[in-house]
Amino acid sequence: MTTETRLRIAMQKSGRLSDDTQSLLKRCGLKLNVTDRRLLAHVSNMPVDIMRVRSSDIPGLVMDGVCDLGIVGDNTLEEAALERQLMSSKAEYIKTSPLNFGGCRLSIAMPEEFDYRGVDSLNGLRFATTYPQLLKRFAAENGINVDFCMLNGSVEVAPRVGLADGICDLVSTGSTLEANGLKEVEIIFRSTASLIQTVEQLSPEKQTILDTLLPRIQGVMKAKESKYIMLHAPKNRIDEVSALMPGKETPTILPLAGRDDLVAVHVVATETIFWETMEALKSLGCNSILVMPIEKMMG
Ligand SMILES: Nc1ncnc2c1ncn2[C@@H]1O[C@H](COP(=O)(O)OP(=O)(O)OP(=O)(O)O)[C@@H](O)[C@H]1O
Ligand SMILES: O=P(O)(O)OC[C@H]1O[C@H](OP(=O)(O)OP(=O)(O)O)[C@H](O)[C@@H]1O
Ligand SMILES: [Mg+2]
Repeated sequence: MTTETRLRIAMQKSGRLSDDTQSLLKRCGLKLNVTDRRLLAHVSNMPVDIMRVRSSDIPGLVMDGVCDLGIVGDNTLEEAALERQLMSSKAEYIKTSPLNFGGCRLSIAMPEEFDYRGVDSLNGLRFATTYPQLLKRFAAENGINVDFCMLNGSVEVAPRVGLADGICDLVSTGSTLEANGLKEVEIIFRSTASLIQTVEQLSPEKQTILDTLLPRIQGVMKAKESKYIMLHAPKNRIDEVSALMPGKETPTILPLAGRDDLVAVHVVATETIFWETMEALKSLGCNSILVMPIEKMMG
């Protein structure tokens, strides 16, 4: 088979998205042999090649049609699109599917002692950032002027060493900000990872592979969010028990040998099950409550 018939997917080589991306592809049934040095990994059981690169290179590779698909953070994608538009380079892509990992936000953060009184108090200040285009767009939308200096990592250190007044960087738990004496003052962009696709027409062979892959990706994501719940419930409280299940599908109700008062209830819940739900079920008289992960889901 020639390389033109193999679907080429770009993913981050190492970093915040690489483990989740690799595990998504593996759970979709792709057998990949990823070793640190192999930058173009062959999938042995499907006509797919995985190109392992820096995440900041992924948007360009897909926009230029070098890779058919890419898995990248929306933040990196939007920044690259804005920068390419500025340079009149190809900046188009298809957002094929949002993915349920890599959740973070791009925020402006200032030293804790900074007297923040709304966006206007950022006017004329200088920010260290990896995302100058997103920062400039935010400034323009809010009618303020900002200056910036580029840093590709350890951005949080910039205010302390006098490089900038504040920062514009990614936040998830907020612990890096806290450890560096910074406070988040504005969220300017919310991001997750996404599967993106080139705007160039795929060959029929590649389209067929994508048509197989996409429902699998959806199935893996749905399974990750869903749980299979089994419990014993008092027969006369089934309606209340059913109402408690988050994002429930129709429950299966089964008789229990030798028990007229109890039934077994099996249900797939498509949202997070909190301890509070379990406690509420127990207070309705349910017992033997099991919440189990689901490996795959389809249909
Ligand atoms: N703290 C975080 N929590 C969750 N997701 C994050 C976090 N930091 C970054 N991300 C997401 O993961 C992506 C990759 O981040 P990472 O720090 O691994 O690479 P990078 O240094 O931005 O890029 P490169 O691969 O080009 O060196 C980010 O673009 C963002 O979408
Ligand atoms: O809110 P938190 O959970 O603390 O996460 C935020 C940090 O994570 C990212 O950096 P990363 O750890 O990926 O390091 P890097 O600078 O090498 O990219 C981001 O640039 C922040 O520094
Ligand atoms: Mg990083």
